[in-house]
Amino acid sequence: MPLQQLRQHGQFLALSRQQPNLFASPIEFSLDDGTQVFIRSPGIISFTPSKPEGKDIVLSSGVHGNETAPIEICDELVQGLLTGQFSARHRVLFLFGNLPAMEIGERFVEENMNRLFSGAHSKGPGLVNAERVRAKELEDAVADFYQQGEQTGQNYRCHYDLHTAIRGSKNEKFAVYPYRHGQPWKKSQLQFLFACGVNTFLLSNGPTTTFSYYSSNEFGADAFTVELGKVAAFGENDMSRFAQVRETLLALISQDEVALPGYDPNALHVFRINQVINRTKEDFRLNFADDAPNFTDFPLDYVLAEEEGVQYKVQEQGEAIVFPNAKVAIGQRALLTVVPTSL
Ligand SMILES: O=C(O)CCC(=O)N[C@@H](CCC(=O)O)C(=O)O
Ligand SMILES: [Zn+2]
Repeated sequence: MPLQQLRQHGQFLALSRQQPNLFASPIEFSLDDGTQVFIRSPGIISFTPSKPEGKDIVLSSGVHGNETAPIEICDELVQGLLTGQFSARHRVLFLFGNLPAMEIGERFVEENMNRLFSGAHSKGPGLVNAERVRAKELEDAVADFYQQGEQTGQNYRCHYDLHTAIRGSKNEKFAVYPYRHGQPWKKSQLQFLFACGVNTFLLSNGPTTTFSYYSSNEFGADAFTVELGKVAAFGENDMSRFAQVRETLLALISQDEVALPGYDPNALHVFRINQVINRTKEDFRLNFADDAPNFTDFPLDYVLAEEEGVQYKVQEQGEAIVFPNAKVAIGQRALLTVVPTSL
């Protein structure tokens, strides 16, 4: 393995995509500043500073292969760390989720990976495809990373699972706050994400099989699915739109503490998830335009979607649509509805 080359150019993601066999066995080495680098497998790399401060940070991207802006942001951070452009002050784990889906520029190859966490990968037919195997591998990587942090007495944990939305959004950058089983929603986390340029938050109303819920529920991490804009091909993102998130993530990794803006409820849009509408029949259809942006609201009783024998209607004033997708596999979430709320 040309380690020297990896340290010189930092092209971990490119090598993971083009020559995954290079990382078929785990590799460990140290950087000039004493940081230990551990490459667990293609697309999975962690950095442990010689004297780590108190955060164990997980940044994942590419759980959906065509959501490229977050992949490019994380690729750049990994490059900067490997080449010594900047140093990590905290332990940080980067996960580039679905490498084969990146190659074909698709959300997934066989199955939506972000429905396979918290053990869902091994239920039903079991580990029968690459996405199921990878979801388990990502889970194991997170579990080991957090457990190793515990051994060194560190236990503040966060996980930002970075995505982009399929369609445009009235509020371009938003985050899904996984269900917290009655624990309070943390304003400090909204402040951190606001510093990243995210001003809209969806409070979940139940457990899910997403990656962020896994880290939140099983490891007590401050975890979010973060939507940073709209899907675009590699190289076609306007990276100026991501300056705030790049800077803030860099600060999270490389500074003891991130200077946060004050909590200003007037600057934030907080919604609670009201309905999770699954496609259960072949004829499931949505009753609004294909290009209706996320957060479009509809009048009371408006029929948002229907399928044989059932209509899904607006139940509350101001109820709006998020993540509509009539083409999901049967049994999967085809639409969320959200209602404005406050913390
Ligand atoms: O735009 C869309 O329809 C989907 C974008 C996306 O991948 N969103 C995540 C959200 C996960 C969550 O609810 O925490 C997903 O659908 O997996
Ligand atoms: Zn996604």
